[in-house]
Amino acid sequence: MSILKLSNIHKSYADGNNRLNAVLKGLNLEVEEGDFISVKGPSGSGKTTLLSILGTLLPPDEGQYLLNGEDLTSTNADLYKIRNKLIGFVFQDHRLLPQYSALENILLPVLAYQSSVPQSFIDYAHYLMEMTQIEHVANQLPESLSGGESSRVAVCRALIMKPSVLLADEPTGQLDMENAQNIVSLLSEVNKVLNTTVIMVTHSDDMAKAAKRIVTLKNGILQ
Ligand SMILES: Nc1ncnc2c1ncn2[C@@H]1O[C@H](COP(=O)(O)OP(=O)(O)OP(=O)(O)O)[C@@H](O)[C@H]1O
Repeated sequence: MSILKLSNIHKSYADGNNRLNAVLKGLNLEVEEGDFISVKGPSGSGKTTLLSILGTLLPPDEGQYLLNGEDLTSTNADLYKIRNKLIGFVFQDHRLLPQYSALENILLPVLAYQSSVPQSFIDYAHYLMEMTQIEHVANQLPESLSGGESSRVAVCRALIMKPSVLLADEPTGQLDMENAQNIVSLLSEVNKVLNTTVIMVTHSDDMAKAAKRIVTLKNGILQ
């Protein structure tokens, strides 16, 4: 079953002289539930733009985006709610909040809707920390975590709401080879064990190979 479908997506940005620079030019993408896709492409080809549209952080100028059968390009879509419930994000720079422990960072998305965290989410956070082997740093602040541990906290935080789709923008970009491979293996495991659909942008051919399918963004479309 297809979990998301982009049809004829166009996106342009205005440059400094108010001329439009077309980045996505009629892009199509259909992703099956439980798939793991790597998106490659030259620098500036629009990979982050594509991920931002998939994450509903950026509206396309033209085209249709269906997620779980819902048309997110319709004006009625409640994008904030959809983003929080259906989409998990992992960024290259982790974006952990420095004043909160690893466990509290993981639980932050839960607090978008309620003032306290139900026990079921705390239990699930511990399950995710065990799965990602960071249980021992649960009460530590981000400043005391290694790069690999911070990445794993970021993956747990992206998974806490049990999203249908996990979007990862260069998740291994700041890591050494060994930690980078660990994170990609972890994304594979998440994909297999939790059946979360994963879409990962990467520059690395080695990392891209972990995915079930590799697509390349070039000249504004996927090839
Ligand atoms: N907010 C913006 N305003 C104007 N131009 C932008 C904006 N965001 C991106 N661009 C331009 O759009 C093009 C695509 O950018 P994008 O970041 O999506 O590419 P990318 O493939 O992710 O690049 P990289 O691999 O270098 O991170 C680039 O030419 C970039 O300069």
